[in-house]
Amino acid sequence: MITMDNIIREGHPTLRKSADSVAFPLSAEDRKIAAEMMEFLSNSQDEKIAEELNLRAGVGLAAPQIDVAKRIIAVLIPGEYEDDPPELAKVMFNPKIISHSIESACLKGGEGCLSVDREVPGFVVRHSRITVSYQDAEGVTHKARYKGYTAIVVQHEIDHLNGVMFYDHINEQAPFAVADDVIIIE
Ligand SMILES: O=CN(O)C[C@@H](CC1CCCC1)C(=O)N1NCCC[C@H]1C(=O)Nc1ccccn1
Ligand code: NI
Repeated sequence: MITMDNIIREGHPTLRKSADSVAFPLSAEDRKIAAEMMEFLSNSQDEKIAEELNLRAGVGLAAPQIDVAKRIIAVLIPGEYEDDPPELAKVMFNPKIISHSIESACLKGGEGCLSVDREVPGFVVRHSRITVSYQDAEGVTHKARYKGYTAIVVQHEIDHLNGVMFYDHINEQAPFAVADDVIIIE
């Protein structure tokens, strides 16, 4: 099972590597890694388990964050209300942004990262809508479109596969300066 001890922190070289594509059919190990990544997100969002295991709640995780330089991401975005089904619960292998909006967006509160043990204030400007191609655990290729908060999360995770950290996108001179056409997501 993945706990915070398995999550590497900034300064660890794997966070700056470009991760390798995953081969299909999946090895038993890669299948296990994917399942454990999703289990971590689910545990981290369960108050009792998170408290028990001292987990920081997360909505996404990329394999490089557990020192596995492979192109695997897990996303678990809760629904709007407590008992709603998740907005998105998915493991993507070899995800790739194949098209995106011209329009940009950022989270009003900026971003954080489970691999970054500090606050880094500033707007992280990303595409407001993306089309992602990815393979599922059976190797079947899918295309999916995301917008809003979900699009931001998926972009944050795919960045990790390319060795990019959220603060690489922050304008150091003016962290909260954004063009007037950038959508600010509450
Ligand atoms: O690469 C992946 N990561 O680094 C985990 C990150 C991913 C998100 C950060 C911004 C977009 C994607 C993550 O989830 N967080 N960042 C640090 C602490 C907070 C936590 C978070 O936003 N938690 C959360 C939010 C809503 C509901 C439940 N939990
Ligand atoms: Ni992160």
